[in-house]
Amino acid sequence: MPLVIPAYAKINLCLDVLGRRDDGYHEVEMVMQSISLHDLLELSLSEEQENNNMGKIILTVAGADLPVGEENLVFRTARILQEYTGCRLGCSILLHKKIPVAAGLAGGSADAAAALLGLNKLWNLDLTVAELYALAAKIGSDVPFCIKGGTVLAKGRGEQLAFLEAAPDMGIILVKPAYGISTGEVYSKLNSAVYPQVINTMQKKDITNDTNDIHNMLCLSDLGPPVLRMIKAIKSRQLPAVCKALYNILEEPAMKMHPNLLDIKNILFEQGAMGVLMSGSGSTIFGITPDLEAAHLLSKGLSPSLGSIYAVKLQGAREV
Ligand SMILES: C[C@@](CO)(OP(=O)(O)O)[C@H](O)COP(=O)(O)OP(=O)(O)OC[C@H]1O[C@@H](n2ccc(N)nc2=O)[C@H](O)[C@@H]1O
Ligand SMILES: Nc1ncnc2c1ncn2[C@@H]1O[C@H](COP(=O)(O)OP(=O)(O)O)[C@@H](O)[C@H]1O
Repeated sequence: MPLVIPAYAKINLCLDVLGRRDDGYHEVEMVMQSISLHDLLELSLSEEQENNNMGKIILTVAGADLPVGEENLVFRTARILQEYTGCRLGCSILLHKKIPVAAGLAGGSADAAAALLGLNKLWNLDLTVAELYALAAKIGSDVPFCIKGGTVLAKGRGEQLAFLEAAPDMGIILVKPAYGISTGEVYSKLNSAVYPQVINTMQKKDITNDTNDIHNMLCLSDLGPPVLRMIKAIKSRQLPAVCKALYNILEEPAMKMHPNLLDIKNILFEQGAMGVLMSGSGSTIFGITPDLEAAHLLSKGLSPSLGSIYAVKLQGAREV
């Protein structure tokens, strides 16, 4: 029997950029939220070997046209785990893709996190949660969040996490236009005049994801107004307050690249969404409804010409 691990997509309820960093990334403050839309990874042991006696990594993808070698984050994760642990076992992974690609929903990152969790079990690696987080951060900025998911404050380049209380229940409607957007391109189009100072990452305290640091980050740090507003709104458990606090600084550059994103936003508002925002670097626009049923209802009023449409609910954090 293969080991089956779900890989949940995310939306960003709030995404603020504080500055440019000297390592090519941007310093961010985000409130991230897992949603029920997910890929599935089916993992089994493989006896096959490479020429160098390393176990072969065999990846098959169903549901999307994605590479199955080093360019796929799942393959790369398996290779990184072999290198880090010296494990010589191989694996066969079947990735069922449901999360649209280059959509701002962290599909690749979710798959990488699921591969980390799955291979840790399949290969009996006994890696600690701290080791999993450190490896996740090497693979991509959003991968650490995808390990547990839930409702999370993320800082740094996205890898420093503080777990928040669950967001109030809501339905989510996702509209993913036919085109995807490159994350790097949207960040590069942010107006650099707004961020004249480059942040020296060597001087930054290296915050790990252990509970004490997470506590410190929430209590002590001076969070910017957009994430503070969202955290307060979540605490109030009032959905209208959450909708009012939705914020994504990447919307403007993404909408300059693709003006029809604004049309989608307006259509979702017209159809009765309580709040609407672009997720991450796009291209998905999400709308908030009181519950899943209302999201399904709203989806019926949307033209399929807008793109792929999904009605989903929130997903809580998983036990790791
Ligand atoms: C925008 C966000 C919001 O959650 O998500 P997506 O829209 O991609 O899902 C993230 O910041 C994306 O995280 P992720 O997709 O893991 O990015 P990475 O692979 O680490 O980086 C891709 C590229 O994006 C840019 N990048 C990424 C993160 C960051 N904090 N600053 C950046 O400038 C860099 O140019 C980097 O080369
Ligand atoms: N397992 C994977 N699933 C999706 N995309 C992947 C995967 N592995 C590598 N990629 C590449 O990662 C890029 C970003 O994809 P994705 O993670 O879906 O988007 P986003 O960063 O917008 O959330 C795509 O160009 C895609 O080719």
